[in-house]
Amino acid sequence: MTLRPFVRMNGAGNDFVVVNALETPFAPTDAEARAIADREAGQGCDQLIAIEPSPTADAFMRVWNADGGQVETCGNALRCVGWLLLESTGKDAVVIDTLGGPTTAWRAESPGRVGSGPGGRREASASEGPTTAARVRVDMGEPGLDWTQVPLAEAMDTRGIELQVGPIDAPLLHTPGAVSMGNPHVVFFTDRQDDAFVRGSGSLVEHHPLFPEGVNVGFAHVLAPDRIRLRVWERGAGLTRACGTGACAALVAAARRGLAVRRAVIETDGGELEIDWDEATGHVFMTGPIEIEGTGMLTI
Ligand SMILES: N[C@@H](CCC[C@H](N)C(=O)O)C(=O)O
Repeated sequence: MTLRPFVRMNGAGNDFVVVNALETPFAPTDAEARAIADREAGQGCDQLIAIEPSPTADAFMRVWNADGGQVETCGNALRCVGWLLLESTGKDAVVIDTLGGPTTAWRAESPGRVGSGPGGRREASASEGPTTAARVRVDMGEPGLDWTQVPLAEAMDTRGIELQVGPIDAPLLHTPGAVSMGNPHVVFFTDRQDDAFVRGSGSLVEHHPLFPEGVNVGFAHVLAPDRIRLRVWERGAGLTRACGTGACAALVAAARRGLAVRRAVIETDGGELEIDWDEATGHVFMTGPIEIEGTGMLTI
């Protein structure tokens, strides 16, 4: 049994246990990752994150979903890890590699730190409230728009895929958008966003055979061309308060259908994310809040 220190953080309410593995390797089994993420018996989080050394970047970010499965990336965690690396290196920009590809993070304008007096920081235990709040911008790279990139099980136009859901003898045809942001997303455009609908439909679509690697399921209500209300049923984590890659995917899917402009605010349950799909580079940029909630010790 070993003890590992961790930092508890969240990005727009999507919460993480973050372990520094830059010097000491951290390799939990799926069962151990699931136990850490368990909100009853463990520390509780949507995703478990390890910051590892990288030969090509400032660090490598490894992500486990709450179900213990390792996945490619996590947008909200990239802002959190970006903030930790920006603070620890003193750099203006840091490169974070992931299984979904490399990303770059910068400080964005900050509303100031909370709970720490003017401009200061202090150490906190895991039981204390938020100690540090900041805003971080991340270059999430180019979205994957080809069906092979999402990936889908068969060739389809990802602007509106053909997805049959429901009873085998009377399935309903839906045409959500599909996008890869390093991880797979499907985005339904709907004003139905109540918990029962999102949980019921999300859990059904997450494991649909059209998505051989599973899928994160977004429900986007376009309020205006530059404002989208979004709830996401995350693959391997269920309904979370925000999904950063989901916000990027929603903006891309909406813009491709002419429902939104290329720069929009995405309203999530846990806060607002600004998403900008840059015309010149084709890259998607995400700006949003992070919070350090405290620190603690893991027993694994
Ligand atoms: N919360 C994340 C996404 C985490 C991974 C996702 N559930 C997946 O399985 O791909 C985000 O902020 O992007």
